[in-house]
Order: sequence, then C-alpha cells, then structure tokens
Amino acid sequence: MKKFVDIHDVTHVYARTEDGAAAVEHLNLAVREGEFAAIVGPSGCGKSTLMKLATGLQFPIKGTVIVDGKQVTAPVKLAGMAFQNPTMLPWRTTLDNILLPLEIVEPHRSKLRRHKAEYVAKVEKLLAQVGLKGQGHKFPWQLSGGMQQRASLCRALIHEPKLLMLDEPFGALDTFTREELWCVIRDLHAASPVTVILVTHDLREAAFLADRIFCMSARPGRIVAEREVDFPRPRDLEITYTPEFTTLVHELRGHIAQARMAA
Ligand SMILES: Nc1ncnc2c1ncn2[C@@H]1O[C@H](COP(=O)(O)OP(=O)(O)OP(=O)(O)O)[C@@H](O)[C@H]1O
Repeated sequence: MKKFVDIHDVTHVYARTEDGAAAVEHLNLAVREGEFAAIVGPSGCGKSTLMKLATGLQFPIKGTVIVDGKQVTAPVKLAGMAFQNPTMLPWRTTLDNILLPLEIVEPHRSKLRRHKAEYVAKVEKLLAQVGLKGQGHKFPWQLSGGMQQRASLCRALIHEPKLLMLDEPFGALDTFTREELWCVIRDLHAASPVTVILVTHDLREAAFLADRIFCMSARPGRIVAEREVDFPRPRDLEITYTPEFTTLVHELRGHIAQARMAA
C-alpha cells in the first residue's frame, strides 16, 4: 500500500537547545495510507517532535519528510490534530470551537459564510458520532474533561483531514473515559479512510488501537522496534483481557525499558 507519511533519515535540533543535542536523529518512519500507527517511547524521546515534523510545524535540519507524496515545507493542511489539552476557546461555544479550523483552512474559509448551515450540520453529525449529540451550544467550561476531548476530536476532524495526528489525547482522563474514547477513535477510523498517527505513553492504548506500533529510543529519538498488531477488527475492549494482548503489552514494555536503559 502507498506510503502516506514518509520520514526519511531525519535529524532535528531545536534552535534553543543549550547542549546542541538533537531531539531526533536518523529517524525513519513510513506510515501507509489508511493505517493506524502508534508511537511509543520513553519520556522526552522526541515523540512530539516527530508529530511536529510530520505536520510541518518544525523542519528537519537533515533528511526529508514526505506527506501524501509531497515534501513538507509548510504546515500540512490535510492534517487534523488533537492534543492532551483540548485547548478550546472559552468564549466560543463548542460548535463555534469545532468550526474554528474552517475559518483558517481553504477551501472552507471562503465557503463558510455562504454554506454555514451545511457546516453546522457536519458538526452536529460529528458530535453525534463522538457521543455529544445536541451539546454544541454549550461552552467548553460547561463540559467535563472527557467531553472536551470528544469535542476536540470533532475539531480535528471537521475539515475531513486525510491525516489525523493524536498527541497523548487521552493522557489527562480517567481509565473508563479513556477506554470509551478509544472506542470512539476506533469507530471514527473504521468509518473513514483517514491515516492516524497516535503518540501515547499508554501501551494498552497503542495495542488496542493500532495496526502497527513503533517504539522510539531515548533522546535523540529514532525508531528501534516496529510491531504489527494483528488482532482482527472491529476490536472489542474484551481483547484487552486476553493473554495475547498482555503478551504484546509486555513485549512493548520490554522495548521501552531497554530504550530507557540505553539512555
Ligand atoms: N521548543 C523546544 N526547544 C528546545 N528543546 C525542545 C523543544 N521542544 C522539545 N525540546 C526537547 O527535545 C526533546 C524531545 O522533546 P519532545 O517533546 O519531542 O519529546 P516527547 O517524547 O514528546 O516527550 P514526552 O514523552 O515527555 O511528552 C526533549 O529533550 C525536549 O526537551
């Protein structure tokens, strides 16, 4: 299948790093179109840097980043992003927060005013998909953390991105809410041809959601192990209690422990 994200031998050093050390070095990663990839690794290994490189928020000092056949030289508009902190604007309703990317990204920007009703209908549909039917009129501060995170997924998806980047999106949530949101993401991915890259510290999350898991070394980060996950889809939360699942999580834990020791 076609490579959708291709990071080739990339090194990145942040301009203001005191010791001049690279955040990532010889980083190679290829994610196939429509694939659900998860990135795991020790703290500070460069997972967020990888996300920034893939979306054109940072550029490598060496190597190339190609997304959808084009070298990344500017912020990638076909990407949608959700982070650990939902960062909703408190003075805008949930609906208006979700519409926000459309005020920035063409061709939606020029169409938004004339086709507002269509876009609002799209928001309502997404809200229903994530379990927030009819909640669009509320302000973010009237929503729980889990509800805000659901809304931020809608915001990441409103412009129908071909690439969905999730950087620790459920890190701040309790276990039950987190698992509910895994199912939301699973269903969103199943319902659309979107390619997903998920950065997570949670090895169970990676094992439940991903088609392939990439383990990073300690800083400077690079991929040290890659694991296909072949649990059949659709996956139910019950699989997380099977011996095969536990074995996979242990295997991943081993890679991370080794990466941490090598630091
Ligand atoms: N803007 C920046 N300026 C200088 N150094 C940075 C900057 N952003 C990140 N770094 C450094 O680059 C390295 C990689 O950071 P990054 O945030 O990509 O790691 P991470 O794996 O996402 O971390 P965590 O697991 O703790 O979220 C870290 O050592 C960090 O201190």
